[in-house]
Amino acid sequence: MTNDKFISVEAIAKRYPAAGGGQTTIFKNLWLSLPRGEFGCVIGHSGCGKTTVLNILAGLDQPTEGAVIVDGQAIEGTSLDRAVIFQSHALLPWRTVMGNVAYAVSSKWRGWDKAKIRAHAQRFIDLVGLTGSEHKRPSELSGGMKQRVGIARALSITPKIMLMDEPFSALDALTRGSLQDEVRRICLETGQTTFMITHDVDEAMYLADKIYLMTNGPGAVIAEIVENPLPKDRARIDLHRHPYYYGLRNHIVDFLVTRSKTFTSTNPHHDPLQVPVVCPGVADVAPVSLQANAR
Ligand SMILES: Nc1ncnc2c1ncn2[C@@H]1O[C@H](COP(=O)(O)OP(=O)(O)OP(=O)(O)O)[C@@H](O)[C@H]1O
Repeated sequence: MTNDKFISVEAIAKRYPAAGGGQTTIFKNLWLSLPRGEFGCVIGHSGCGKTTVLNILAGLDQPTEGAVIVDGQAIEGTSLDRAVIFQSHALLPWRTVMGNVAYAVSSKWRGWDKAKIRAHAQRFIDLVGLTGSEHKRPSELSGGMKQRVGIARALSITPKIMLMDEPFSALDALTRGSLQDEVRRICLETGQTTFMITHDVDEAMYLADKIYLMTNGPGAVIAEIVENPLPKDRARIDLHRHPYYYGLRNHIVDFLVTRSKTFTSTNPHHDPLQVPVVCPGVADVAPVSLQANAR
C-alpha cells in the first residue's frame, strides 16, 4: 500500500432492483483514494449516492461490485477502526456525556479499568470543549453540544478513519461554524484521516484537502478531483479574502449547477481511472498579485 492510498475505493458500483424489472445503477466504476492524514470530501446533488458511498466505507453497506481498502485491508463489515458521525448524533439517552464517550472507549479497549477509561474519555471531552458538562445527559444538551459528544465519541476510539455524513447540516449557522472550526483544528492537531460528505460548498472548501465532484445519478461517477489550493492555515472567517477563493468556489458551484447534470453525456470518453485533478482559482490569479497576497 502506498501512503497516498490509505483509503482506496476501487471500482465500486451500487445497483438496486428497478420497479419494472432490471436494475437501477446508483453509481458505477467509482474510484477514489485519499492519503493518510488528509481530509476528503464528496460533494454532489441529493440522490447521487453520497451516503451509500460513506456507508460502504463504514462497512454498513456493501457495494454490488468493487472493493474498498483501508490501510491495506479490504473492508468487511463495521470496525472500530472506522468511526462514523451522522447528521443525527445517535447518543445513548440514558447515559451522560462521560457515559457515552466512556462506553465507546470500553468497547474498543475491553481490558482497561474504569479509571483508565474515564481518563481517556476525558481527554476527548476536553478536546471538543465540553469540559464541565461530563455529567449531563443528552436531553440537557443543545444540538451543537450533542454533535460535540458524537465527535468526542468518534475520536476517542482513535479510528484509522473518521467518516462524517453531513455532520453539521442540522445545526444553526453559528454553531455549524464553530464546530467546523473545532473539527478542522482537531484534524490538523491529530493528523486524523477524515472522509466527509456534504452539500455545502463553503464547508467543503474550508475543511477538505480534496473535494470529489460527483455527477447526478442514476449512473453517477466522480467527474473531477479538486485539490484545494487554499493555504493549510486558512481561517473560516477570512476564507473569502484569499485570491483563490472565488475561482475555487465558482468552479464547484458551476459544476453543481450545470455540469453535474450533463457531464456524462458531454464527456463520453471520461475514464473513471484517470479522473482529472484540478486546482481551480490558481491559474486565474496573476503571479504578481499572488506574491503581493502572500506577504
Ligand atoms: N434500499 C434501497 N433500495 C432502492 N434504492 C435505494 C435504496 N437505498 C437508497 N436507494 C437510492 O439510492 C440513491 C442514492 O441514495 P443516497 O442516500 O446514497 O444519496 P445521497 O447522495 O446521499 O442523497 P442525499 O444527499 O439526499 O442524502 C437514491 O436515489 C435512493 O433512492
